[in-house]
Amino acid sequence: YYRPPSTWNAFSAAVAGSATDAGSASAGDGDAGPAISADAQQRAESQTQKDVGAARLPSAPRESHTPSPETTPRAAPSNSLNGAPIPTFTLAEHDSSDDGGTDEDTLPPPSFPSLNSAQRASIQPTHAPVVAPPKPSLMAPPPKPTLMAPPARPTPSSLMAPPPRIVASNLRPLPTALPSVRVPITGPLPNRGPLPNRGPPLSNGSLGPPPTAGLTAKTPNARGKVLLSPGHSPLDWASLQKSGMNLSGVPSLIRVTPSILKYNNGRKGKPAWSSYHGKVYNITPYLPFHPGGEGELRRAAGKDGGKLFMEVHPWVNWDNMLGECVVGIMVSEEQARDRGGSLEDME
Ligand code: HEM
Repeated sequence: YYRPPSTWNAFSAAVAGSATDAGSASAGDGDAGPAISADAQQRAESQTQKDVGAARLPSAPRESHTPSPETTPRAAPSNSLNGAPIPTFTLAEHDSSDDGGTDEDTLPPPSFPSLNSAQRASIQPTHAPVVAPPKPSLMAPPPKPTLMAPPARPTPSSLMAPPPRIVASNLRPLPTALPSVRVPITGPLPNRGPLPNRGPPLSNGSLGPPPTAGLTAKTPNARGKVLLSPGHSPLDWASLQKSGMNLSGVPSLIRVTPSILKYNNGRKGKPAWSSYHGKVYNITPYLPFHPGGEGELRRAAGKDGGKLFMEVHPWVNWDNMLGECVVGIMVSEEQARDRGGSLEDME
């Protein structure tokens, strides 16, 4: 049983006194009671010392550190860790009464990061005086835009010289009206074949002579197309054919002999007739509409143009293009003599 220390001595004396009196106390009580009580007293005192020691700071000296075989061995307090001193702190070291500090000032520093770590060293201590960051200096106001000087007025000396006056002596004589309207055709007739400079490369790798060598332009523009005068487009020709005008130049279809065809060659004011596959067409109205140029078409005037036609554009439907220009059919001189003039007479 546990008894308070104040009653312990009286209880022990009573037990000791009765030890000799075997009849007044039981054997159990008389033998065990004093022994247990003495051991319990020692333990109680030891426990009291432990409680007092636990309440002290770890660095406080202890009365005895002798390990007891009955208790868990305690580690001896040390002020160093692997040889490095462990920083200690006490609440009394920091006196916050004079600066009116807050609770934050009185609190110990956090355990992380470690006190002697570089991470903590990089952190500005909370109790360090806070230095206000320098106020950003105001930027200098932008320079006021300076107005550009007005452009200098041109002086008579800086102006370009006026163009020379046009006088009659500077002018070239005007060409005649009719040729100026026509599309100029220079050079030989085109054969629509491969261009000389488009052939296969020569053995030395070059593309051959320049395009102009030995060749003149067949058409006036760079794309090889004939520039038709305004109002002479293919659509304009189609509209003219549908207009109902007599484009053949004859009141009715006639028999055309080779001599007659040859006569109407388009020169000296005569009409330009041309035969294609036995039919004779008056190509005179079509000359300014011909996409290949008037000169090209004139090559077939007064004769059979079928061969030239097929060499250049066999895909063109000439009968449809010149349907309103039909003059008649080709007949031999003999046939014309035998059968008379008009086709109606032949039937
Ligand atoms: C009355 C008969 C003829 C008609 C209706 C006719 C009609 C045409 C047409 C529609 C074109 C444009 C073809 C295209 O762009 O694809 C053309 C182009 C041309 N024609 Fe004729 N043609 C005739 C006779 C001839 C003759 C007899 C020659 C030559 C002797 C000739 C030489 C050309 C040439 C060089 C072109 C230019 C081709 C080009 O621009 O690439 N045409 N012709």
